[in-house]
Amino acid sequence: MPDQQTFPILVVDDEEEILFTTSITLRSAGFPLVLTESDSRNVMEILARQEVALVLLDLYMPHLPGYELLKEITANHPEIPVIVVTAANEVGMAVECMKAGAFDYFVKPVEPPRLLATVRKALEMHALRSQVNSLSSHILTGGLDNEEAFAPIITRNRKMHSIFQYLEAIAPSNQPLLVTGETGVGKELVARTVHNISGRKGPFVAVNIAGLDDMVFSDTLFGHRKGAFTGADRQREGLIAKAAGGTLFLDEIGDLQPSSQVKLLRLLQEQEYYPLGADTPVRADARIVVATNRDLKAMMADGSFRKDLYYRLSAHQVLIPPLRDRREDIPLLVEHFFDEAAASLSRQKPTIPPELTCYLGTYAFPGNIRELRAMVFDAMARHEKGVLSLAAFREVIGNPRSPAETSPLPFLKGLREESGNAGRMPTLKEAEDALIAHALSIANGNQGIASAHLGITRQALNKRLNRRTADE
Ligand SMILES: Nc1ncnc2c1ncn2[C@@H]1O[C@H](COP(=O)(O)OP(=O)(O)OP(=O)(O)O)[C@@H](O)[C@H]1O
Repeated sequence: MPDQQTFPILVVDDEEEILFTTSITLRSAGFPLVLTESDSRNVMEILARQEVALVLLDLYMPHLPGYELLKEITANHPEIPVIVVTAANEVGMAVECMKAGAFDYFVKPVEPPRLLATVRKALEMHALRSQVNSLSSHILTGGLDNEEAFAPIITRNRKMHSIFQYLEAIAPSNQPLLVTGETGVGKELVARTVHNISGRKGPFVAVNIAGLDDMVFSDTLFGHRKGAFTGADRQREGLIAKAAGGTLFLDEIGDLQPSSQVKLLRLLQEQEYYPLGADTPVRADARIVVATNRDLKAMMADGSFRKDLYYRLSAHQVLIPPLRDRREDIPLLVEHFFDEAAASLSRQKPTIPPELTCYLGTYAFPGNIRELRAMVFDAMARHEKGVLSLAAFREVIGNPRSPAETSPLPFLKGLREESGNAGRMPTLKEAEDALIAHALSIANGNQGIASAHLGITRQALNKRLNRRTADE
């Protein structure tokens, strides 16, 4: 949320009284980091020494006039927005300042709500510019600054590594993050990692909001005052307060009821909320990260998810690919989960048969990584000694075919068409050749996986391939 500042606002004015009142206005509106400077000649040195998110600049000052300083700041620090505040209501000067790169221009006395709205916008712009810079430098170097923070997310997939770079760039932002992806792909793990590298000192608080009615949702998030409803015999702190200075992770956001959607939207817009039974609002200071395996765009289209809430939540967003689209991760994950299971059961890790990863490579994993983890833990619990048996995996996977990929019907039809005689059925040999070619193609040429798709042993596939070569 924008009230969590990363860098200070610098207020420059030769009148001490204005410096004092402006910093009080900013601090009480939730911007605690404020620097003040009454001598304009010191400003460039301050900017060289430390990062500043925004400059509020008086125009008429002795020694170095604000207009000259504005030009120096925009030339040397184009990423810092400058809001000009002046006693003179001159249209010409306002135009000159905007031409010189000012973010906005105010005439004193400035109404605090207008000034604060512009300060918020300018800070958001500064945060976005920093993210773009960080993202570009990550893309150019191809590396990560927090390699070890991502270590719990086991992967060697290229798409996942690009996702890590994006997450590292947006982690310090206070704007919401939407994490989407099928069930069990690791959305919560990603949310925790983003929190760990965000620099936020408060805790990571997670809650699954599926099935919460509006009253329970409000009470869980916002808490209540004593006597707010029958049975509220004590004041209760909500999760937003518990996550102060940290991250509040709302899982299954697609299941949020319409009335709760309005409340969450208000929280994101105003950065404040009312505990049940309270008449004064409380400021919120938790970054909101949400996750869902539902298609929020389709839900917006059918009216079951508010558009305005979607756009607020998706300031940053990431889609985690399913395990079947990153099969190269299966061997790493299998090793990792066997280590984990052996440690948790205080048993020795079994010898893993080499055909296991081939076999798992044929399965579509509708439950993704959670499903793979459960299979490994189950196999480990049943294992007695020596080489691991595949029986525990066979029970779940059964016939290792994923219907969408391996249904023979489309190419049997194709074969009839290709043969130029739509009425003739393909021969057994034509069908076998086509099935083998198709299995090899979906297995990327891996004979172990192709044989599992075909329901035969690797040796049997090899024999057939050799026979075909001899026939040709
Ligand atoms: N890349 C990974 N490396 C290691 N463990 C992982 C990885 N991805 C997920 N896991 C583990 O898989 C399990 C499921 O992950 P997680 O709960 O983060 O998924 P999810 O997408 O949030 O699921 P859901 O949609 O059901 O809430 C957890 O035990 C998690 O630690």
